[in-house]
Amino acid sequence: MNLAVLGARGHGKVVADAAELLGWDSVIFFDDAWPTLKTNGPWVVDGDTSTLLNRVADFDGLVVAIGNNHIRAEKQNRLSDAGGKLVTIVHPTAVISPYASIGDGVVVFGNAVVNACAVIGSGAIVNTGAVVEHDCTVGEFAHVSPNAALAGGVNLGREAWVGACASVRQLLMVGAGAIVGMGAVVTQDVPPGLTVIGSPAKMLSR
Ligand SMILES: CC(=O)SCCNC(=O)CCNC(=O)[C@H](O)C(C)(C)COP(=O)(O)OP(=O)(O)OC[C@H]1O[C@@H](n2cnc3c(N)ncnc32)[C@H](O)[C@@H]1OP(=O)(O)O
Repeated sequence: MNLAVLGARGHGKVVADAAELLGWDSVIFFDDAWPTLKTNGPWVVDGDTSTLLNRVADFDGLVVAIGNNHIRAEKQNRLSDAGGKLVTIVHPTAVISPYASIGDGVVVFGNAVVNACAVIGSGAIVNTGAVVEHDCTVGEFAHVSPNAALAGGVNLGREAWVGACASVRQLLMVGAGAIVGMGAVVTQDVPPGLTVIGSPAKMLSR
């Protein structure tokens, strides 16, 4: 079983590490910095996005490991349109309720928890130690960073990003493309596209 990972940076290393623990025999990276970039830690970088688009049939699974939510969405959609088989990578120590739903291309890292009736949209990231409580919806290509917590029934919009160690009160909505800064405590809905920080979280004024 061979896996192609698009995006040869730190996030990709964690994806590759989890994939090997899950039993993938071979993990090959692709990155637009190739051919300058030839390795990613112990793994080989074997081409760029165009190379991979021409070779999707060579792989049993593909995953995009790019932290930027918008770029990840664009790359994943291109691979899918080219007929690539997107897979999910769920670290063996993650706890996923059998009543949760996990979309294509999702990665869930070590010690994360996804509880009953949560829905994780295609291409989303549930990072190390993050908690997605019961009945949450994590939008497509959203990112819940390390140790962040979404309380029950939170609705995280498409391409939204919840920073490390942030927490979101139950039943709130974080709009599409919104950013919750690391450590923030979100006590009200966050409108689409807005960045909030602090406790209680307020709009970041620049
Ligand atoms: C495995 C991984 O690494 S996954 C990735 C995990 N990474 C994260 O969670 C990071 C999330 N990102 C953040 O929290 C960022 O700081 C953001 C998005 C909130 C803001 O980033 P930028 O727009 O670049 O803002 P910038 O860094 O210029 O900061 C603007 C101001 O807000 C302050 N600020 C930035 N982030 C925060 C925060 N999380 N909490 C409180 N204050 C903050 C800064 O100190 C600065 O204050 P000043 O104007 O008084 O100097």
